Amino acid sequence: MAEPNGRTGLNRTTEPKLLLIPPLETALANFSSGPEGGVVQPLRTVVPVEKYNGFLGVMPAYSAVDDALTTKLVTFYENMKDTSVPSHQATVFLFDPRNGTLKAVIDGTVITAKRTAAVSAIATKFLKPAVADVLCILGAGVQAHSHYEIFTELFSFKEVKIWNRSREKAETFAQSVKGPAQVCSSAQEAVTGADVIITVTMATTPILFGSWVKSGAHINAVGASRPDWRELDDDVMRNSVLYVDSREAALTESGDVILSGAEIFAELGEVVKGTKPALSEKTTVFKSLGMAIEDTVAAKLVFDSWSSSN
Ligand SMILES: NC(=O)C1=CN([C@@H]2O[C@H](COP(=O)(O)OP(=O)(O)OC[C@H]3O[C@@H](n4cnc5c(N)ncnc54)[C@H](O)[C@@H]3O)[C@@H](O)[C@H]2O)C=CC1
Ligand SMILES: O=C([O-])C1=[NH+]CCC1
Repeated sequence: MAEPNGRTGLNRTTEPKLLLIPPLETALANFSSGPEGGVVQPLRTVVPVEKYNGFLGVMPAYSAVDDALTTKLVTFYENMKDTSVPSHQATVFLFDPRNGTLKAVIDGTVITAKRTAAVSAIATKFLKPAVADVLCILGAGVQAHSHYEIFTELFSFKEVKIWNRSREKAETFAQSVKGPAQVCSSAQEAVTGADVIITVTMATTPILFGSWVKSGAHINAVGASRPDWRELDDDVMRNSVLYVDSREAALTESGDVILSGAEIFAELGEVVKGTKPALSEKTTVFKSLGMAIEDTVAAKLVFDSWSSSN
């Protein structure tokens, strides 16, 4: 559990995939502490590029505790014809907060993949049922890979089931990961019996239906970051306990939250701080939209480790 302005209770780890977890827990807790947490993070600006089904997101943040100032620029494009280009591309600019000097320009695509998966892992640590044997991943892109990596490192699932809109991509995924993954022919088959579910698709209409979800399961809803996009149906949204990264962002950007009218129970940072309970015996949804402060602490970690080795 993290104190605002303090360290998390997790041990610092040397496992590279897990290094992000303690600073992210602290950042989530600080973000949810209001002004005394020292996080300044306006709602991101998103510029639609309608002609090409694309978006440019501008994500600035400052963390007083870390004394770190960044902005990420991220583009994300739907239905791309050219599959050699990733659907999400990002760059993080790290500034010296004392004078505004640009200190580093860091690839943000890997940071986005890793920090998003690490935040889902934090939510899962708190919200998964006591017995969690089966993991289900819907989607087989960049985020599916980063989530698979950290979830199989951190938790002990007996089975990982994966579904993707095109089966071929799910099969490529299953062959490329370092561990087992069972390809399913339908999303329903993948979801049935799963204790933890991750949705990481570019879907704009629901791909996960409440009637399929095992009672008590935990869902990390990572895609659908536009107010008119959905990954989850009304049933699962309304009949689960809903956690979000940021209330303000969820009520502005998340189609799953806005269109279902589901009530937000808590921010993940409030759970990390211990001011809101983790109702892990209930069916839970963590609606992740991605926060600039996550990029700030991840970029600082990258920069500090690069500086100390040079
Ligand atoms: N919450 C957060 O912090 C972040 C969320 N995201 C979101 O996570 C999701 C996955 O991102 P990436 O893995 O980078 O994308 P990706 O393009 O690498 O993978 C997307 C996957 O979704 C599948 N897909 C595409 N359209 C679909 C549809 N209509 N229905 C079902 N499946 C469909 C594709 O086959 C592919 O496997 C996106 O929605 C993205 O915006 C991405 C970064 C951060
Ligand atoms: O946090 C992030 O970088 C993003 N969230 C949705 C698309 C990109």
